[in-house]
Amino acid sequence: MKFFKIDFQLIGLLLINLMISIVSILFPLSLMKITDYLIKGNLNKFYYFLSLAFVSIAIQMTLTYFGGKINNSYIKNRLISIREKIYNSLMKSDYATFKRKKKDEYLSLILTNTQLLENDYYKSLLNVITKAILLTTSLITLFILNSLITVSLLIIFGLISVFPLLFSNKIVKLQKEFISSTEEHTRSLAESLSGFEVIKVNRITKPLMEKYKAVIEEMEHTGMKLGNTIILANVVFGSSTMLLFLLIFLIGGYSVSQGTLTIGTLIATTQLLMYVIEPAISITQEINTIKSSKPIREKITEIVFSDKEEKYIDESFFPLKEDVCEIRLDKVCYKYPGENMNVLNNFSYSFKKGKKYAIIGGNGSGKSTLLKIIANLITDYSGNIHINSHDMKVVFIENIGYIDQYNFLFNASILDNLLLFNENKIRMREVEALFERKFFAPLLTTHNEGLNFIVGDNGENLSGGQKQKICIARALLKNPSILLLDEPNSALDVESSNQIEGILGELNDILCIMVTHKLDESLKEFDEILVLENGQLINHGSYEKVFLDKSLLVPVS
Ligand SMILES: Nc1ncnc2c1ncn2[C@@H]1O[C@H](COP(=O)(O)OP(=O)(O)OP(=O)(O)O)[C@@H](O)[C@H]1O
Repeated sequence: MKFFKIDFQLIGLLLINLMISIVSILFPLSLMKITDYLIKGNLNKFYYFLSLAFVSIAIQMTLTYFGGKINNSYIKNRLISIREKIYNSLMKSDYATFKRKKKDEYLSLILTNTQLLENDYYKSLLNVITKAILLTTSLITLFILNSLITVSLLIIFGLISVFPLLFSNKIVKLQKEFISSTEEHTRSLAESLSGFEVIKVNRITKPLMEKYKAVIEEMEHTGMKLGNTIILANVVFGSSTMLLFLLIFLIGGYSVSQGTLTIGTLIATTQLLMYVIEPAISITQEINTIKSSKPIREKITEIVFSDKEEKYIDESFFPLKEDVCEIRLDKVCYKYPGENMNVLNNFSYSFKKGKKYAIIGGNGSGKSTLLKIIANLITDYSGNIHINSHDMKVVFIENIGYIDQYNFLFNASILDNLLLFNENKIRMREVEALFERKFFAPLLTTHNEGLNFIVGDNGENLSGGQKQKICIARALLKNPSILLLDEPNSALDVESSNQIEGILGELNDILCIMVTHKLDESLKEFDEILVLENGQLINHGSYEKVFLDKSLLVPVS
């Protein structure tokens, strides 16, 4: 990941800073001439150099203004690019990679750490460049004016610049601690917001407030420790540089007393010394700050770079254009990263077009994992899966309908949630047709705005069943050739729940797989029932075959 990019803006910035430095140096040189001509009584030259001093101030101010604008624009562009890259790497990562990463890390990186990057890296780095140009041009001028002072300055300065190095390791270590405390802060805040209902109902506001206080205290305390160490490093270096200034001034004063230096030259030398010492202090301070941002840059590089080696579902797979006739799983095994136990164990089965399958089994038996594998969300399984004759490691099904257990909705209108922000006349007619059905119709009358009703953050303005119905409608509107449903009736009322099988029954010619806990006669609507236990297919067949033992069934209410 390139944080620093050499582009036209940066080159423009370098040129402007070079001009600012040259114009800045004109000022002490004018002072030198003003003083010397005033002492000599040459008023013509005195006024000439006085005007030059004024002009140099005016040009310097103008250039500084435009330089500042380019500076801000460069930082803005870099931050846009970095935030975009982090977001893209998050969005492009496949499901397994996404699950391995911590969401809080991403949130913290995009929200907090890029802000730190702006202040501690970009602003500091550009400041170093600006100051380095001023320092170099001033040193050259100083050398021309007085080589003895310049050489003494360089030697002593070289010696005292060792001080800041003593602090750099500690600063980097503290910055790492600070980053992890900001991540913990983001995590804690996000958890409190999503668990608000649980917190309220269980009356755990007080312990959570105490926990949150501890988290922010830790974060602020680490931040303060970091700030204090940077200040200490700066004070040690700053004070030693001021002593250096005093020493050089004494050498200059001695030279004036010996008649080897004019007062004007001493004034110009003093001013130029300020142009050398102030940037030198700034550069050292900024270098410490830049070093403190290293852990953030490493973290961003790790995320953005390491993801490049991961499979991106959009880029490594090609879309299957033909209809799905068969999905064949052969000895498929899967265990979640970091886990020892297989969640799926040698699962072999062939799902066929035009048939409806129900998957049943106890909690944790691997039903949802199986659907995620078929949906190509989980790709790091072992064994083989073929869609028609294609290996599923290289193709993905474009027109797939997948309803997971979480019924996620975007904070947008019902319509946008249904059509996934792709509204057009044909699709509108499909929506209208679908919403004439008894199952979906009540969704339109519940709120005055109908399809334009904004559902809120993850559909919080809707009931659980309404959210589930929108997710079912969204999947159906894709006209899928394969439909995967993970407990689509878990939030539905009895009447709606009993309508699901009817809706699926009308979907001819597609492959439909539904995970369900509804063990009643509605299962008769399915061609095949698969029974999972500890990730293994222990039974499959028609309703009559699987439920030979009728005691397994729950009576239809
Ligand atoms: N991201 C994950 N990391 C580690 N283990 C996981 C993960 N997701 C699920 N599991 C584990 O995998 C096993 C199977 O989970 P899965 O969700 O597939 O079961 P299920 O049959 O759908 O259960 P349920 O009927 O309760 O929804 C469980 O033991 C679960 O704890």
